[in-house]
Amino acid sequence: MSSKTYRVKEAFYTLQGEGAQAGRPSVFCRFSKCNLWNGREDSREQAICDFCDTDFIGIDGQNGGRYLAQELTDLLIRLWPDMSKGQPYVVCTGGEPLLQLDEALIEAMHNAGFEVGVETNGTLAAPPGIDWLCVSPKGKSEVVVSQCDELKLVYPQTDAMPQRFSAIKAAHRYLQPMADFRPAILASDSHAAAREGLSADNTKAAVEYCLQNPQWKLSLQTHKFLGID
Ligand SMILES: C[S@@+](CC[C@H](N)C(=O)[O-])C[C@H]1O[C@@H](n2cnc3c(N)ncnc32)[C@H](O)[C@@H]1O
Ligand SMILES: Nc1nc2[nH]cc(C(=O)O)c2c(=O)[nH]1
Ligand code: SF4
Ligand SMILES: [Mg+2]
Repeated sequence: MSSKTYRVKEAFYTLQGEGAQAGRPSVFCRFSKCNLWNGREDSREQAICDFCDTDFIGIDGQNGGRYLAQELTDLLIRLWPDMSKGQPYVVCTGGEPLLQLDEALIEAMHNAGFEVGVETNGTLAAPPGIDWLCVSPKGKSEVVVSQCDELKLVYPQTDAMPQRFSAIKAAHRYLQPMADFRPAILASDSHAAAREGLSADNTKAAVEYCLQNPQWKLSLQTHKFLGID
């Protein structure tokens, strides 16, 4: 057995809020670190991805820590209510999960009975075995993944407009309105769609784009409307 450890910011059970699997009970495994931003507010402006809505630094969140593949899988099993009910589903996210997720961990998750979903920025090669791959391109970064289950583009992004990704093969193409992410603005705006940063302007623009380009569908971050993790 490998002694490789995985650094996990947090792990929790909730409903997938976004994309084609929205509404599906899911264990989220949020890996630490990203290759497109160091996660510090003071360097957001210089980051390749500058609109991230997530804290992925360190291992100090709910159920966070350093885990061996089997230890992490055991944690995910504990978070699923009953492995005999439904099709257990884990969403590997982050940070950027493909900095850490490898075949050995996917195999451990599969052996436990999980279907494995991944949310990635698409800049790193994906290991084999992933059951549901969601690619979400960021700014000027180069997407190396050429095929996925869903392309979920945050909209609008000046350097990553939908036309740029027409060559990527995807069963589903979604635009997801960019939510605000700046802590100061979220704190000062009593609306900011119940403080989750949901943007009426970006939603309206995404709706318009989908209506005029019907190969694209709208993805809303439903967990933010619901006030769940
Ligand atoms: C935090 S990212 C982590 C996974 C991976 N690094 C990625 O970017 O896809 C999870 C999802 O949230 C989306 N996301 C991040 N910030 C957002 C924002 N401000 N508004 C809307 N969606 C956002 C990402 O595009 C991605 O689909
Ligand atoms: N409920 C819920 N759905 C999600 N879909 C993608 C998320 C992510 O942060 O990767 C996310 C998240 O953080 N919560
Ligand atoms: S690539 Fe994903 S995790 Fe990294 S900064 Fe962007 S949205 Fe956040
Ligand atoms: Mg999220």
